[in-house]
Amino acid sequence: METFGTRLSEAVAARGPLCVGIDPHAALLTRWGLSDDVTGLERFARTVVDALADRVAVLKPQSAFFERFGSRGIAVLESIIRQSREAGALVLLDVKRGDIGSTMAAYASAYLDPASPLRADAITVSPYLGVGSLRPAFDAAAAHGAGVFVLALTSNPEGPAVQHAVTSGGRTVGQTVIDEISQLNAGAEPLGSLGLVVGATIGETCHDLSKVNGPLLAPGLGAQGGTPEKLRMIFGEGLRNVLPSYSREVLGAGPDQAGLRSAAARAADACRAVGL
Ligand SMILES: O=C(O)c1cc(=O)[nH]c(=O)n1[C@@H]1O[C@H](COP(=O)(O)O)[C@@H](O)[C@H]1O
Repeated sequence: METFGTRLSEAVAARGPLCVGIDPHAALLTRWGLSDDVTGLERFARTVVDALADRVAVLKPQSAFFERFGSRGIAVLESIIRQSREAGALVLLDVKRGDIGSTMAAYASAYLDPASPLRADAITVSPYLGVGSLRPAFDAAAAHGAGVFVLALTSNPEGPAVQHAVTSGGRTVGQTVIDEISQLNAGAEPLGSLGLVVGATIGETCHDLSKVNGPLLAPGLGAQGGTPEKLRMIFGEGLRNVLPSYSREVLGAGPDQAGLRSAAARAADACRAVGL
């Protein structure tokens, strides 16, 4: 079985590194002329998948916007995950889960086990119960050829108060997360299956991302003010493994499928221009 790191490397080689988020905000549904209900949600999500799943490496549905509509929203999420994967995109389900180990094991089987209806290629997780509490997700990912992206330095302004705090070992919380994931990815070829999330808005920090040997998801581009030009300063040598991630910047170009495709192509071009 191919690892997620291998599958991602192949997808990036074939399609480029762009990740597009599927975030059906109420405001976007309205802007697209859709109703703010499960019918609008489904139309929105299917339009994005129809437009982009055959061309971008990664689609990242944000679970919250589907959960908003209860079981029918989740059914739409299940269906668009399947459709995206069938069209060749890898699906990174943005759920930011994090819990004690035994509960984490249940989340891991919900999202990463091929037998689950919500099975994705990878998920986002939160390490604030301790990176070790995520072990069941790492084990499930290894068993099923899936990936796990751990929040390290997030794009929101509240993040640094926690992530830049210095631990008793003298490193920041963020660097501790980075180092623990780097250790777990050590030696993996062509790329480890454990990723980190590092916001494109964080500016210059003293964090070292050069040894991660795994994918680095960079959300915060576009709507939150992050620009491709800043990525080299943030990621340094890690730039080669960055997946630039856009949601509203691309989604705002819908509902026209050609508009969505051109917006994604423009985002990809802007990232290519800075060496991605
Ligand atoms: O894990 C994420 O994707 C994520 C991490 C982070 O630090 N910041 C961040 O914005 N995100 C997600 O990325 C998406 C950003 O959307 P836009 O600001 O519209 O591009 C949302 O779904 C966020 O939940």
